[in-house]
Amino acid sequence: MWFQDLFPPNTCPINAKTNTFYGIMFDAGSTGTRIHIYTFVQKSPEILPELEGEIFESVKPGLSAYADEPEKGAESVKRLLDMAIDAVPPHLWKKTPVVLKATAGLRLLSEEKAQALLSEVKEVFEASPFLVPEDSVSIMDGSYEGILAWITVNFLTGQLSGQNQHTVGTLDLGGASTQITFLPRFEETLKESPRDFLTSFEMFNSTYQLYTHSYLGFGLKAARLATLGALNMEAADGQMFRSSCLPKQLEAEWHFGGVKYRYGGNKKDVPLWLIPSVFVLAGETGFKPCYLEVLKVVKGKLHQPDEIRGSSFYAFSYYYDRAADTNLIDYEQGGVLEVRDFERKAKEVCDNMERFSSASPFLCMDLTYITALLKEGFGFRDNTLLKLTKKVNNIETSWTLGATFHLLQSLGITY
Ligand SMILES: O=c1ccn([C@@H]2O[C@H](COP(=O)(O)OP(=O)(O)O)[C@@H](O)[C@H]2O)c(=O)[nH]1
Ligand SMILES: [Ca+2]
Repeated sequence: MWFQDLFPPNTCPINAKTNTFYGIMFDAGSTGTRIHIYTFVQKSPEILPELEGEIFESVKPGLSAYADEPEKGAESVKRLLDMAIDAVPPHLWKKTPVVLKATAGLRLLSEEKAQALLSEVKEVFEASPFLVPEDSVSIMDGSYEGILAWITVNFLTGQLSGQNQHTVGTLDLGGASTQITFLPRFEETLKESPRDFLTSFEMFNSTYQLYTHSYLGFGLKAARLATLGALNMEAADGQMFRSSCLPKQLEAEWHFGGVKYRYGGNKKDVPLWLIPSVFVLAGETGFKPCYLEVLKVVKGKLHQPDEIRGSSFYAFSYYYDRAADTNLIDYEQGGVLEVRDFERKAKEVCDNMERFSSASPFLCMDLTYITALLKEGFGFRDNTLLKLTKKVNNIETSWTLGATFHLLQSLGITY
């Protein structure tokens, strides 16, 4: 469906006898690097190519963890690219494009370190047998991240074909940034939103005027640092950051974006100035004080479009992971939740931290942050429905599929 009228048949760069072609898209996220190898099939000359399947693999940590050793970062990409050598038939290698787009992890690095990583990756691509388009390795603009994930979800759920399009909004919660995207239905939203939150995007012969924004520093892991008062503190080594969202006796270390942080629970005998919120007392832990700490991170920091209060959204990435970790949804099937379900679970975990001590020590903070982000950040209602989805028809709900469509469109690759 999706290639309709986009490409003249004579631009087809692949062997006319075969009816399969491929696209390779890397997602260089802040917490990991992933390869998506998409297979498309043209079943007959009259109908349009279909997405047939996806091969997916991931490695941790993300590229930004190799900020000081870019060759090693590129090696992690090469190991994933070797999978594509096996997956794509040799006679199609030269016609199969490979692209890497980095997100918030690299956006937060210095220009110099980010460029060093990108150029090492580019060398790996150049040395491969695949088609390396211009600008094949880059940091993606945050607004594209939201738009392309919206394209993926709405394509996979069949909303971008036919006349009756009932598109759904998308919420992505990464490690370092978070995105919200939807197609406004109300004139008010178009009038009242900041200019740079509205973007026109062309796909499959339609133009969509979308509301989208990427909030850098509001991903789940960045929010942990912000809650601890440690965000953007490159020289944080050695300092201890405490929070009422952590188990009281906990003292540990954490590496993120190439920086080491020491963090711990809110013990009774720590000086008050070590606790990030003035409303939280020494020794206090649990949902209430934790919510106050987390609130400082989100309150008043995000734009709240009125229109979203009554609608439902698709949510994935860390929304999905934390809901699955706490049995709010099934890990394989996903599920539908209300915003208040995250709050209920946050209370349960934060007020019984000993019971959940075998899970991540950040579980209480993460669930509380998700609750605050949804309610106080975006302004969702308690009963707003969230459809938690990892895959649709066995394809990952990731911006990478939308990015691959966009890539194939720009290269004119079709039959
Ligand atoms: O193909 C993917 C890519 C990411 N994620 C989830 O996205 C979150 C991490 O976000 P990421 O590393 O992409 O951070 P970003 O750069 O987007 O801030 C984790 O929950 C991952 O499980 C996922 O489930 N599938
Ligand atoms: Ca991501």
